[in-house]
Amino acid sequence: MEKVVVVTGANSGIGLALCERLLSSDSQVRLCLACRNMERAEAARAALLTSHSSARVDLLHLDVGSVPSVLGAAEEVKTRYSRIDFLYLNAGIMPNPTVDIRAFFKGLFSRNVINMFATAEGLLTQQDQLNSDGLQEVFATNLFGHFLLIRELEPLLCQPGHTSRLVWTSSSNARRSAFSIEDIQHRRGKEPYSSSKYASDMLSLALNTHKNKQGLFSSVICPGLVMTNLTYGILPSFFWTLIMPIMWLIRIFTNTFTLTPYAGAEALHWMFLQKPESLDPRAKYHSLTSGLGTNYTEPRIMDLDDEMTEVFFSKLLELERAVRRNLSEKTADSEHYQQYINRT
Ligand SMILES: NC(=O)C1=CN([C@@H]2O[C@H](COP(=O)(O)OP(=O)(O)OC[C@H]3O[C@@H](n4cnc5c(N)ncnc54)[C@H](OP(=O)(O)O)[C@@H]3O)[C@@H](O)[C@H]2O)C=CC1
Ligand SMILES: CC(C)CCC[C@@H](C)[C@H]1CC[C@H]2C3=C(CC[C@]12C)[C@@]1(C)CCC(=O)C[C@@H]1CC3
Repeated sequence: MEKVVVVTGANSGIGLALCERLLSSDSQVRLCLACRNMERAEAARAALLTSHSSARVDLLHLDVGSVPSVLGAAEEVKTRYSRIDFLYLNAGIMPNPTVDIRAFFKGLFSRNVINMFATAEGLLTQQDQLNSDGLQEVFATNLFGHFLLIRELEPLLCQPGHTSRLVWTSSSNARRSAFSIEDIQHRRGKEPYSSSKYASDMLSLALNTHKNKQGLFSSVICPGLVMTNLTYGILPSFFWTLIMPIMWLIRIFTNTFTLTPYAGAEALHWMFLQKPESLDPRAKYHSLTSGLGTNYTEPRIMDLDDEMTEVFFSKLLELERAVRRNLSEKTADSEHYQQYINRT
């Protein structure tokens, strides 16, 4: 039977590598590339069809960082498909990253060095801004837009007698101490990326608590450190190329340097092959690569607090209501404005 698989941020990096892997392993897959840049989406589709000429690959315009775009895309999905088997919540941004060089050299000669390379703890900050919906951009893109998409697609994800799956591309950079329940959008801090990824870990757990009975199962994965547009935004690509021998060397000490999008997509692909009942909702599934270059997936228990997770979930539902209210007021305002224009 055909399996409908929707992937956000599918036009490059880990998302595109996942699509390639899915088409290689299952001929029944019907892919939907949900992307904000349609030119790049067309190019990704063409590349996929070059190696899989008979594959079904659809395109969907989705800017996950914009509420009207998410609502529009969800409407379109509802007209195209009668159910969704897998929804990969993969699109993500890390705007204006800065590496703390002093912290890097300090960490290099500390006992924490392996953890520093694996999680970037204490190394990275970002500069965030408000988007057109009045939300913090990183929170809106990495988390809230995806949450709204899930809420809108519930009729297709919670079908009686059918199991659907959500898979979040989280990160080893997700850290509880970067997240504040009083400031869920991370308006005041300097680690919006880490905060948004921790938020996705919590949301996945909450969705399992609330939706498993309706046949919807959620999981989180970590792709490791992968060379993509996101990492080329941290340090220029020529620098990464220059230090590649060192990166291969570091691989001997940490299996989290997966480096290629193909290896980074290991856990995302592995998820596709698993029965949801066999998965631990409190675990993050890591793509790992051994020193000899073997790719594999390993679960690690996340640092999650049940009470805070529930409070966070209700705050998201509250924010969803506020955002919808704001949007309908704006629509009403522009209708009044239009009527006024028509009268004059
Ligand atoms: N690379 C790494 O080391 C790691 C990456 N990750 C996560 O992996 C995921 C994929 O990133 P990666 O492949 O590395 O980086 P890329 O930049 O290659 O991919 C990110 C994808 O997300 C899309 N995207 C960004 N913003 C939006 C938006 N508003 N609406 C729709 N799509 C959007 C991009 O599209 P566009 O072309 O339009 O920009 C692109 O397709 C992200 O969630 C990232 O946080 C996690 C851990 C490590
Ligand atoms: C000599 C080099 C190996 C120096 C590289 C230092 C840092 C730039 C990197 C060390 C750990 C990396 C890391 C990420 C970005 C680059 C590092 C900070 C991520 C934050 C990228 C995005 C993620 O989601 C997790 C990664 C963790 C590790």
